[in-house]
Amino acid sequence: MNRTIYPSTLAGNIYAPASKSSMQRACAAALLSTKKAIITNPGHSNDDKAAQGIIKALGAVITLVNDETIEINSSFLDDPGNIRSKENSVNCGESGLSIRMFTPVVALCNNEVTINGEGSLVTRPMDFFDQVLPQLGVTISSNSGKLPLKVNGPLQPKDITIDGSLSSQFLTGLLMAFSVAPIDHPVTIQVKDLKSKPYIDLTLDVMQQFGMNVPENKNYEAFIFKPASHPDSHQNSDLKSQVSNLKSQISYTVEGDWSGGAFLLVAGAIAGDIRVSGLQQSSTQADKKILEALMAANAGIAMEAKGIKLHAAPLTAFEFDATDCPDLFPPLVALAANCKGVTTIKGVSRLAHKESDRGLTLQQEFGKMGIQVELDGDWMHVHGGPVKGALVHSRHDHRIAMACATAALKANGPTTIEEAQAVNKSYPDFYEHLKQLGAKVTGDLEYGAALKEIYSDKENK
Ligand SMILES: O=C(O)C1=C[C@@H](OP(=O)(O)O)[C@@H](O)[C@H](O)C1
Ligand SMILES: C=C(OP(=O)(O)O)C(=O)O
Repeated sequence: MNRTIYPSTLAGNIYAPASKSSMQRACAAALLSTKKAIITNPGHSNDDKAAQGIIKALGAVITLVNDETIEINSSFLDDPGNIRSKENSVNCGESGLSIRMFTPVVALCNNEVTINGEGSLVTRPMDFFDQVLPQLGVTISSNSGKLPLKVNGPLQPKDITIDGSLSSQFLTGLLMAFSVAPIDHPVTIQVKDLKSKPYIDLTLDVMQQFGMNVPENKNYEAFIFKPASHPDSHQNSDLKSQVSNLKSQISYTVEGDWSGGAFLLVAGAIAGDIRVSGLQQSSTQADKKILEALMAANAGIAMEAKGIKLHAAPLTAFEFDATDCPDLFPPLVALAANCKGVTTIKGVSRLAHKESDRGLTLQQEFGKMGIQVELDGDWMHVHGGPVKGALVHSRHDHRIAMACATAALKANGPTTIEEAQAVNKSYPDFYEHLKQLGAKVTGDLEYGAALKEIYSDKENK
């Protein structure tokens, strides 16, 4: 599917989509809870669907309550001594978070389960599990550190030391699994060189909201679990059933997505006057840091009770460290392309194993739009525009498609994005939202045809 984005001026109000990081964690926590979970604002991205598919395979029942709410009932922990997966395989779609968060959860089961995925996920590294899960009593085999994985538990929490430098997502999975596995003495996960730390804050926040056993966080270097006394713990199942009968429901609202929202905010800063609603400033989401970048670029931004207002204003190059918020690179490049001067962004080494090798794909696709992106070790230097309309490719990476589409709003001609449906991974309504803000977006139009259309528009004037 192609999408063509024309130079546009934006106006109006838009709600940020649901955060897939928040939604997928809520699915895991709901699976691991003995209580009924009422989830408001559930996402409908492909990654959200993958998480829902996984918890169904593990025994959860998901019911649609109304347009804005689902209910999740789980029997996963009914008999903690004998947890079996309902299915003997789970499919994580293309979601890195889902596979890395749910693999330790699946490993709680005492039967063999095959864990698979699709698209870019099959080439992303999972060898962490080959090293760590056997230390926890889990038998695992993988395809040389890649999918498919076969795991056979049950996982038994033990003191371990892990490397957090590749991804925080593995730790998120261990935290979820350790939280519900039986322990009779304190157990510590030591973490070396943890990256993407705010994502761990989000994990702990969701665990807290679902009443799970939350470990003590010792400066992101150690996470200490104590035998739990809360009602979802396995430590005291009599108490558990008594209390859960009394209080058998958890309500959780999926947060607005600062990662997808970052594209809307940048779109407003380069082509606005818009307001973006639904982004909580109290959120622990890493990508809330986009606000700092917008301010550093002198964007026309105002925080209001109803949302964040943005208007187009002259933008200047800025410096930014995205090591702990790597998903901000694509919207930051779209922003920097519209800034005067050379913007420097740190953290490129965090991009190699995303849906694409994002440092390179940003360099290549923005290069087609006339934007010079230099890669210099862990640093990226983005030379400000003018941005040229061009034929670009999503490279099957949702954030590359959205970055090109955002920059295209201020290009000197139309931009056609090939394989534009990549956005479905995190933000299926992205093009529709741009249209609602007044952008001209057409579908399945060939680049040449789009150019002709612009051309004949000019001739007609
Ligand atoms: O936990 C999460 O929800 C995520 C963590 C980050 O990954 P890393 O920890 O690998 O940086 C981020 O890039 C990803 O899109 C979502
Ligand atoms: C890298 C991403 O997600 P995941 O790792 O969960 O696939 C992303 O959303 O940009």
